[in-house]
Amino acid sequence: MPLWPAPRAAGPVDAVVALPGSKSITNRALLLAALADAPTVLERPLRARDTALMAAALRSLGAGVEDAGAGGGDWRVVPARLRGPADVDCGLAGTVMRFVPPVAALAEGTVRFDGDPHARTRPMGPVLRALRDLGAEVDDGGRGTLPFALHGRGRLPGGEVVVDASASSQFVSALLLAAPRYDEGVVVRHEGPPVPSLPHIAMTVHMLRAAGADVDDEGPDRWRVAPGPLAGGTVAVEPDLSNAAPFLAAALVTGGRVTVPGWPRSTTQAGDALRGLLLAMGADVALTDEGLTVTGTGRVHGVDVDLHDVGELTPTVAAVAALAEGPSRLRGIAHLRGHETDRLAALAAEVGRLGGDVEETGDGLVVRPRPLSGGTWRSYADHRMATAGAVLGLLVDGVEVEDVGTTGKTLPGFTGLWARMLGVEDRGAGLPEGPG
Ligand SMILES: O=C(O)C1=C[C@@H](OP(=O)(O)O)[C@@H](O)[C@H](O)C1
Ligand SMILES: C=C(OP(=O)(O)O)C(=O)O
Repeated sequence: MPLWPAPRAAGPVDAVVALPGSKSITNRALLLAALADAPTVLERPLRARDTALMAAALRSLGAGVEDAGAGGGDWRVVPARLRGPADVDCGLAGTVMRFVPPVAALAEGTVRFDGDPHARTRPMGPVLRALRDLGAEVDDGGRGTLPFALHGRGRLPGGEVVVDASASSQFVSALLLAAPRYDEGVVVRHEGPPVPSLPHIAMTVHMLRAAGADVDDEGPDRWRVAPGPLAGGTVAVEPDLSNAAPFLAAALVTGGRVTVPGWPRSTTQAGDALRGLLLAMGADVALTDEGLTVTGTGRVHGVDVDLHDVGELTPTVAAVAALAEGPSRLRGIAHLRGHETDRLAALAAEVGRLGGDVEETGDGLVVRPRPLSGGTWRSYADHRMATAGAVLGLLVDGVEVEDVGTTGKTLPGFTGLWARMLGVEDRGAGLPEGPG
């Protein structure tokens, strides 16, 4: 497995870092566009492994997804009658493995799903059970995980369904996104411990409404989507705010300054919580017409925070916490055990390997900063583990990140962006990008 020598910061960073589009918005927009009545143009979509997999999945079901725009970076989606047989590669993308089956249930014919080895361990059962309850024929050998197949009949009755979404908000989003096309729409009720990542469900509701769907999200743990058409048009994709995390963290831990242009004033992206988190950890934070500017103050505070709503920020927050002046407690993130890897175990193991002290708790991590030294930082095919290693490497000599190309899941060209921020040569340029 190739190693990437994470560059040390020679001093405070001072950079403007333009980031590509949001994974979560791009994959929702692609899917809604494929179910619409007319073509849609996605402006500045994320072009990365997760979104390429979503595009390929929708193409395999009959939709057109073509390059568009002046530089060819936009996407034009042309809806079509959905049909199998098809094979969908989910890679390691939660948004593909959870969001596409409810679309495949509308296709005529058999659609088979599989993914990377670790994808077969990610929780999936509640979506498959719910689809059965809504009238779909699902063949998963009783496993409740990938691989599985759906045998579609070209339509789905829909109706009311109860789901335990405590393992992933994506279970709810999945059932809502295709629901306007079900005969009766859908009512989803959650029963179980609290649903994580609620901003992502708000994003689903917001994007459904923007496409013309009638959505009721008034009740706690209850969502209703009425049957009806979805409109085409143009969707402008915001920059990926969660992927801003390691860059903004670099400003904090080096006492420097990083601006991310195009930061929306109002958004449903979970990454917007970085403003409050980095402020609590010692940064100055300013949202202006130029974008979001984070400035380090020379102090890095430990924090006691509940990251239940914004779990995908955890690897960066844990890396900053390991470099802080005092201990941190990160709570509400038991569900991270079902992410790209068991992120709680991975962070404890990898910070520990560098000499740090990260303890797993029932629902999170306790980080006690200690002097760190260089070593190999394993990524576990997790893009956010790889970028967390890069943050530590800013202040710790000799951190070598294994399989940095795994950042291509949501952020192709990561090492180039990182090197440019630091004003150093890109030593990741020749390394493979994609599944490790
Ligand atoms: O719907 C989405 O786009 C996402 C929902 C969240 O998943 P979980 O609810 O499984 O944490 C988030 O962590 C993931 O990165 C993207
Ligand atoms: C949890 C994540 O991804 P996925 O969409 O694969 O669930 C993530 O990007 O942090």
